Amino acid sequence: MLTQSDLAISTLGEPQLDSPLLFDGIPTRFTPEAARVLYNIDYLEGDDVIELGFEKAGARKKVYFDASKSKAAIVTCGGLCPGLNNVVRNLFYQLQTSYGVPTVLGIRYGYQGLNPSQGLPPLELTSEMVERIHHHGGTHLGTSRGPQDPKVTVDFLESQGINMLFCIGGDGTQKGAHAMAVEAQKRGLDIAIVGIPKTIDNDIKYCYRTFGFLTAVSEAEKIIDCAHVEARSVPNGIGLVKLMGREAGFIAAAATIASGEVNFTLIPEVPFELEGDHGLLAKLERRLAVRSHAVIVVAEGAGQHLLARQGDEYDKSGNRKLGDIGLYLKQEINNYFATRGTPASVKYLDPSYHIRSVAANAADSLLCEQLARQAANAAMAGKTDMFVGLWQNHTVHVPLSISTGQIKRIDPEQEMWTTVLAITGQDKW
Ligand SMILES: Nc1ncnc2c1ncn2[C@@H]1O[C@H](COP(=O)(O)OP(=O)(O)OP(=O)(O)O)[C@@H](O)[C@H]1O
Ligand SMILES: O=P(O)(O)OC[C@H]1O[C@](O)(CO)[C@@H](O)[C@@H]1O
Ligand SMILES: [Mg+2]
Repeated sequence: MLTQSDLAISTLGEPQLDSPLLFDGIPTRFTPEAARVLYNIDYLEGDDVIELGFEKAGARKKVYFDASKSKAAIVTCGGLCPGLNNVVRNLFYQLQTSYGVPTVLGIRYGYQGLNPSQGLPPLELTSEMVERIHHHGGTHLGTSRGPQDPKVTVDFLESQGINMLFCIGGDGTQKGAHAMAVEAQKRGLDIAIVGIPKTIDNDIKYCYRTFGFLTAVSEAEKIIDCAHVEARSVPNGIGLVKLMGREAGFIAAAATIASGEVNFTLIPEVPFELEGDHGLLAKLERRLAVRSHAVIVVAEGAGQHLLARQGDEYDKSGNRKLGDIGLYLKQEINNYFATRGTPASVKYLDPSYHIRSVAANAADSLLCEQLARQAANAAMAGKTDMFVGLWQNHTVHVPLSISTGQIKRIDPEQEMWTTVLAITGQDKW
């Protein structure tokens, strides 16, 4: 159970300088330091409202850093995600054009670029460099997986005179950011480390929606619609689509709801069986008997218990490598119908990286702008060891210590999954 003190944000010191944020003489609407966004906004009439709240993001009237003497750096880590370039661009403009920070560095290839032994010196960003990057997918700074020693990376920040570091990435990146913030605090350094959560998987705890998620869902929806067309075009056609989602099935569930054409959705949070009367194969057979076609969406982390595995393998960042549930299902479904003498045709679509390497759609571009602007505001106010997240449709400050090391997953009792069950008609597993 969270308490208000768990939600307190670390600061480097008392902000005492007047904010340079003035546009054409109109003072920005500053957000008071005491502003909060309620953790729970729904309540029963008559009940006491619990006043637990996240610190509200926004420009502060007093700032901690003298912008004109500051040096900021931006790093993008982990897998690609639509909107990475938007965040870099918006951070650059908020820091340089709005606050007047003279130097904004782009760290190359993720945390590797913070380790001088890797020979990847930072780029000094300019308006010409960033002005068009939001039209492109990927990250112009480059990304990587794999750990770097926080002692080495903090040495680098110190040696370069960087006083604000923006870490754009998923759970691993935020863990890395926390490790650096702890190291910097231990040394008493005036360095603000602020995260911006990124992942198409939408699995960051205490962040309602991460940027890139909706773009990935709309790309996934197009693929599902293609699978549906394929399935309907042949007798007993089965469109099988595998989507990303290592630990959480948000992309699969949201694309299912958006498409409305899916009959079975399989996610990591809800174990399913193949065999038996309630297994996928028997349910699929019943569906084909009635409608002669079916669409299945499987998240890559689903059904891992069904795969024969030699032992766990991990990527450079320590993420578990998954068995290919899509190919496995394709084989099992083909075998099942061949044994029964029922002609069926599985069309397997694995869009994989296609859904995350595209440019951000409008909804994500808007979110990226908000998150980047508020991250710059937070760092200028001397806040550190936190990320800017979206909560109850407001941008808020979330301490890294409460979010990292946890994964946000679909709760099968909640509306998202019950909606999937209603739309697919697949019944509970
Ligand atoms: N505990 C940690 N301490 C320091 N660095 C870490 C830690 N955990 C992860 N990192 C580093 O953070 C970077 C990004 O992590 P990772 O590759 O897991 O991607 P991610 O940020 O979780 O994004 P994705 O959503 O694509 O998985 C990597 O360089 C990784 O080594
Ligand atoms: O192949 P890569 O680049 O390591 O990334 C794959 C993973 O990255 C993500 O896109 C984001 O975490 C996952 O959905 C996927 O499992
Ligand atoms: Mg991760």
